[in-house]
Amino acid sequence: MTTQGSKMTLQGSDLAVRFGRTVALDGADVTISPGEIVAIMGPSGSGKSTLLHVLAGILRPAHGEVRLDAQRIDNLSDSRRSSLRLRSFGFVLQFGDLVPELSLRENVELPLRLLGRPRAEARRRGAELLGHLAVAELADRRPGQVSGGEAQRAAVARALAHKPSVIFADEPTGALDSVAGEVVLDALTGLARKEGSSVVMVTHEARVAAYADRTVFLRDGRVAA
Ligand SMILES: Nc1ncnc2c1ncn2[C@@H]1O[C@H](COP(=O)(O)OP(=O)(O)OP(=O)(O)O)[C@@H](O)[C@H]1O
Repeated sequence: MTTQGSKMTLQGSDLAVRFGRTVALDGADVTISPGEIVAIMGPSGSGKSTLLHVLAGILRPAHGEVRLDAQRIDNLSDSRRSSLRLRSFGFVLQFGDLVPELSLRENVELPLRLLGRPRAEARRRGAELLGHLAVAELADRRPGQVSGGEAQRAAVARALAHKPSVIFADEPTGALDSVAGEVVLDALTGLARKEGSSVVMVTHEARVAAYADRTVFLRDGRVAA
């Protein structure tokens, strides 16, 4: 059983995924050490998002395995994978994906509330993170009432709320201009480093990959040497 807040090694070995006749992953290997920030780059269609989805337990590989420390996670039941994702992982996607009906504050508190943490603790942590991300004054607005960059900063706060072992980011700044993108990347990588979360970040931009400790290049579903 994984423990919330503890930091773990995430390892994908010999991963293969097909969509019909399309080979999306073809024997990909990747290891993310605790606290490491890794960018995944490669041509369009090389399998970057597919690799992220497999590592995050969203998609089951046809072959190979994914381990979080000693625990194999790719072959867990759907409900156990969902619960592991909630506990151990955080997500920042290209277009936020905040819940539109909830305020930024409620969005950030949501992972903690879903994990059954006390309301007061969720409030404290949410306020702390929204403050770090300089969107505290917007806490009571809904995502549709703030800019794309502000919403993305709240999405970073939400991803960090429960101190996950790994944060997955798929083109986290793809919808932002370069200044807003830098603010989001500074916040994401700065806070992840401070709190010891690993980050796996898919990007096609070298300036985004520059925030990572290491870049993994994919080509035709495999990690290039
Ligand atoms: N749900 C799906 N159904 C069918 N084919 C898919 C699906 N998802 C991905 N593919 C195919 O698998 C291959 C890898 O896709 P993937 O999205 O992982 O690439 P990517 O490197 O992230 O691309 P991009 O940089 O364009 O986002 C592509 O050929 C894509 O068309």
